[in-house]
Amino acid sequence: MKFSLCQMDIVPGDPEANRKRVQEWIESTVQNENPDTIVLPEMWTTAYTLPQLEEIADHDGEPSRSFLQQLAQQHDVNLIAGSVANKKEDGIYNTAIVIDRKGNAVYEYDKAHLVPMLDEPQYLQGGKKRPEVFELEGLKIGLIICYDLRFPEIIRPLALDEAQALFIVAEWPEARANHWENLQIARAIENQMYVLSANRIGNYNGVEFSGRSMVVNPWGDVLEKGSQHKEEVITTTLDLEKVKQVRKDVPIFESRVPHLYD
Ligand SMILES: NC(=O)CCC(=O)C(=O)O
Repeated sequence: MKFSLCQMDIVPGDPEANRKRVQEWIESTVQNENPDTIVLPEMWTTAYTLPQLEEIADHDGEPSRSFLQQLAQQHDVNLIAGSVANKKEDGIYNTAIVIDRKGNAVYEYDKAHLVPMLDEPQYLQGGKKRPEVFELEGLKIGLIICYDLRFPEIIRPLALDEAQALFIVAEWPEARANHWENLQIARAIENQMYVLSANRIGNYNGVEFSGRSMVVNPWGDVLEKGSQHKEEVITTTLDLEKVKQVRKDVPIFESRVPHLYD
C-alpha cells in the first residue's frame, strides 16, 4: 500500500478555508502521487485556536466526516484524516477520523493524553478509550495523536494486537523536535513496526511547529523525513516482510514476562 503524508500549514480558526485547502491537497496528491492512503495532521480544521473552539469545532464529527467521506469516494483513496476539534455532549475532544476509499467511516479515536504545554487540558476533554487496531486493505494499523507518542503504555497493546504500522497525526512544536524524532524511532524499535507521521509546519500564537514528518521502519531506520519549514508530501510504500523479519530476528514478543509488568 502506498501512503502520502501531508505536511501542511493550517489557517488558524478558519475551518472553511482549511477544508478548501485539504480538498486541494487531496486532489493534487492523488493526481501527482496516486497513493492508496493519504494522511493529514492534527487539528487541521482549526489549529490550536482553543478559546474559539466552542464556536468553530465540529459537532459529533460533522461537517468533517461527511466532507471527508465525499472526498475519499470521489478520489478512490483511503484517508487517515488527521484529527479535528469535535464537540460532543460533555465537551470538546480532539478526534482522529479514518475513512476508507468507499467512503465508509472506519475508525475514530479521541486523543487520550492532553498536552499541558499547549493548554489542551483547559479546553478539551481527554478520550475515555485507548486506541485500537483497525484495518485498511488488510494492513493492521494503530493511530495516535501527537502527545500520545510520549506514552508507550498505549502503544504496546497495539503491537500486541498485531499492528504492523503506527500512524501519528501531529502539531508538534519545534522547541521539542529532538523528542519528536527520537521517540518515533524508539516506538518503531521497541514495537518492531513501521511508524509514519504527518506533522504541521508554520506558526501559531508564538509556537513554531516542526514539520519533519517521518517514515521509520521496524528496525528503527529513518526512511523518510520532511523538512522543517516547507509544506510537502512524503510518499512511501511499506515492506510488510520487514515487520515479520525483524520480529523473527529479535523475538521480543516471545521474550516478554507479562507478570512482571503490572
Ligand atoms: N499537539 C501536541 O500534542 C503537542 C505535543 C508536544 O508538544 C510534546 O509532546 O512535546
